[in-house]
Amino acid sequence: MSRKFFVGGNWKMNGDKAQIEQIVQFLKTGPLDPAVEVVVGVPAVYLEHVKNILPSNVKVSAQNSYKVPKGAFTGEISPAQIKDVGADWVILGHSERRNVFGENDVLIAEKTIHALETGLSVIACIGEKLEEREAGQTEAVVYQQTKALADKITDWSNVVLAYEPVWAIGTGKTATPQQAQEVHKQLREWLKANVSEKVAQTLRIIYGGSVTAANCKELAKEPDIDGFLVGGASLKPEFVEIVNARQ
Ligand SMILES: O=C(COP(=O)(O)O)NO
Repeated sequence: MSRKFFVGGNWKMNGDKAQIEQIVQFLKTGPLDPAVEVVVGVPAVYLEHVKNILPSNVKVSAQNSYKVPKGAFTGEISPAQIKDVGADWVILGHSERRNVFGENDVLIAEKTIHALETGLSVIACIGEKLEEREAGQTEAVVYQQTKALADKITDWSNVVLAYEPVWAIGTGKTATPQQAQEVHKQLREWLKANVSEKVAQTLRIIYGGSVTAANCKELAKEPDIDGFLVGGASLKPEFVEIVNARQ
């Protein structure tokens, strides 16, 4: 089964208009592999600005959204508002939303289904903490996180699942290709058993956690790694090399 390679950038709470100009410039220069789907997650305040200056082969994503269309939720943004400014993607359930801002599996699933029902595509993030891996709980944790999503999602065609082990995010301790492949394969087997063969075979499962130009090619060779969600390196010109990892 061939799945279109997907590389997301997650700028997190980084960037100002001057730095955004520099990033957009290296994205324009590329050259970016036309066979790769490229989406960059930008701070909400810059969504429309970045949407208007990105090259057409790069899409813009929000980094979070709430579970209802509008209302008295100070500081939140809704999928409807994200679409209103021309963005089509949102990252949900990132480990920083879970571990810094206390979002749980149920809330993330509610946010995800509302974003999908509003017509957004979703990069849905899962991943275990170091202590969970060291306790042999990796499978149990990522299955539980995925089940919470599967309990709500009926149409997976606009979902990309991002496996991002928390211990690899921002640490420079990238999962080895074997470690990442093992979890991606297990996730695909879980989806086959609990959702469908079709979803298991068609869903893009991407890896995130200290991906760089130096390690992306080896990771990209793994059969169940369909791309990346890149943090720090997405702010740098090496992001182009990561997009082109399979070339
Ligand atoms: O959080 C991440 C990964 O961040 P780093 O690439 O900086 O580890 N992706 O969403």
